Amino acid sequence: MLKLPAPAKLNLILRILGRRPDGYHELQTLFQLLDYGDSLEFSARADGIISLDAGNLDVPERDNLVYRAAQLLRQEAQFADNISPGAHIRLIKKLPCGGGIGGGSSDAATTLLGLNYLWRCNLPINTLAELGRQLGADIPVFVRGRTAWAEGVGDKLTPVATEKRRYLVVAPGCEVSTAKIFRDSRLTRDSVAITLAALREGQLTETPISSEKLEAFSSNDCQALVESLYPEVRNAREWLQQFAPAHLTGTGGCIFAAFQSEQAADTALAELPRKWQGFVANGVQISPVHQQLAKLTSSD
Ligand SMILES: C[C@@](CO)(OP(=O)(O)O)[C@H](O)COP(=O)(O)OP(=O)(O)OC[C@H]1O[C@@H](n2ccc(N)nc2=O)[C@H](O)[C@@H]1O
Ligand SMILES: Nc1ncnc2c1ncn2[C@@H]1O[C@H](COP(=O)(O)OP(=O)(O)O)[C@@H](O)[C@H]1O
Repeated sequence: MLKLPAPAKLNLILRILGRRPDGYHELQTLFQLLDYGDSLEFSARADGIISLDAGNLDVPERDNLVYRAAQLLRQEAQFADNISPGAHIRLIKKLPCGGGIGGGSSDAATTLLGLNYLWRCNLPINTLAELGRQLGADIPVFVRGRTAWAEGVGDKLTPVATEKRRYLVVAPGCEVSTAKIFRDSRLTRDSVAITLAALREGQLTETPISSEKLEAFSSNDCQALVESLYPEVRNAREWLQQFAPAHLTGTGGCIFAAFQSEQAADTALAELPRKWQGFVANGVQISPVHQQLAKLTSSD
């Protein structure tokens, strides 16, 4: 059995620049990967069937991004004669759904990476990222597994280093539909593009973007709309704001704040009102799933 993590992400910055003729939005975002998330267990099935145990997750099997990713990989990959491309997959869900922390997308990416390994497909990362893109705009960043600056519809990725910080993420219990936010006529879609060079302040590309710079540029064009639709998201932001500047991630509904020390984040989490869920996590440059697969591959 192969057990792999499916980490969450935060959008430290989310700027919407415009809408394309196909309805998708041009955006700029900084995807920060975290060391906290769901996990998946993959066991080979000799009968060639793909089965999924998603616990209490209230999503029909055929709509689950894990199942869809597995089916897509099986359809697109080539297999050696001794490989039967079947698997039983167990999804252990920790991340709230519709939180803007990319749970479903990360589950799908881990499925592509995990089954590519289990079934010995040997598809390159570029191909897996392209398969992921067919399932959702957020999936390629998890397949590539690097904290990254993203443009286009979120798929043109440039890996970036960010200063090490600990994040407190609050889930105020609102499942927000990404499609619904992007359909809303009140959404701000006219942000001016910024450059990665401005974020980097002329520093070398390996130099982590400083906390000050991240904070100075952190804004989310969905925040005002999401807070007006979901007052509990505003309440959560105002609560978190007493400790550190707090922002919406993605199209919501989770709110996050960055802390310089583990202890400061843990202290704030201890005071979280019981009606909300929350977790603390470290920002990482490389996805935990890639770290784990690298270990497995080197010991093969
Ligand atoms: C905007 C982000 C920022 O991270 O929001 P979150 O989903 O994380 O909250 C993501 O890129 C979302 O990615 P993902 O959730 O994979 O989106 P998809 O499944 O591809 O699309 C869901 C819906 O969002 C809209 N959509 C998505 C991405 C984009 N750049 N423009 C859009 O207009 C489309 O209307 C689409 O029908
Ligand atoms: N494995 C999965 N985990 C969570 N949600 C999933 C999954 N597969 C499909 N979905 C669907 O995708 C929607 C958004 O998922 P999620 O990734 O949690 O949100 P977000 O895109 O806001 O980060 C869910 O509401 C659910 O209907």
